[in-house]
Amino acid sequence: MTALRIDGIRHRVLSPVDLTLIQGEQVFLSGPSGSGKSLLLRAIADLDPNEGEVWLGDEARSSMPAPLWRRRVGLLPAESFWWAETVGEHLPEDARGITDFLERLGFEAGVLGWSISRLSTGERQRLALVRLLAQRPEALLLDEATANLDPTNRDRVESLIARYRETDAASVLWVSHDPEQRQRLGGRSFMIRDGRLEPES
Ligand SMILES: Nc1ncnc2c1ncn2[C@@H]1O[C@H](COP(=O)(O)OP(=O)(O)OP(=O)(O)O)[C@@H](O)[C@H]1O
Repeated sequence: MTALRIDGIRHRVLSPVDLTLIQGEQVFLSGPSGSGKSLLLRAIADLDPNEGEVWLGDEARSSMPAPLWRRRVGLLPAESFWWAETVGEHLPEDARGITDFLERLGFEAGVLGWSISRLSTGERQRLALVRLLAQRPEALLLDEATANLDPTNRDRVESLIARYRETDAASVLWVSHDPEQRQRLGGRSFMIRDGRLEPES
């Protein structure tokens, strides 16, 4: 049972944040620009020094090496980072489900040979999601995952995440500025205001 429990996370502009997502639950996070949404995701993923604890089921973040934690609690940043020449070099060769993820996001297998430099912003965003899911994280932290996408590709991403929640029972924390998206997908919503997490009705 891998619920994601955020226990008193404090980081720069954030007052201690407590939030529990049950297994397979999705929760939405909004708030004004600069309110600390991305910082909170980075803190949960343990990418910056921060105070507090995060739990995956009964395993504490502090009990495991950071790279393992980051594989199990996967962050999709608003801007993805690519270091090698081609798409395929960023994906594990034998990972389960990659072809399916690519197809569901509108790509053909030939995309693996594409040079990173030719990718559009939206293609990068979708391929970054494939790369993340290839690691089969148990929880997902999505920072504006559909911000640069047209409606067709936005729907593809939303459907893929819905399916991943079902198949892998992953908890998902979405940062989204789009109230329609929150309404469309359903789930609890919170806002960060003055560094505090407040429930949204
Ligand atoms: N490394 C850093 N050093 C100092 N301040 C930082 C650092 N990173 C972020 N901040 C500040 O923390 C605040 C919150 O940043 P964050 O990126 O979390 O905002 P956000 O809510 O995600 O905003 P947006 O909706 O514009 O993406 C901002 O004022 C930002 O300038």
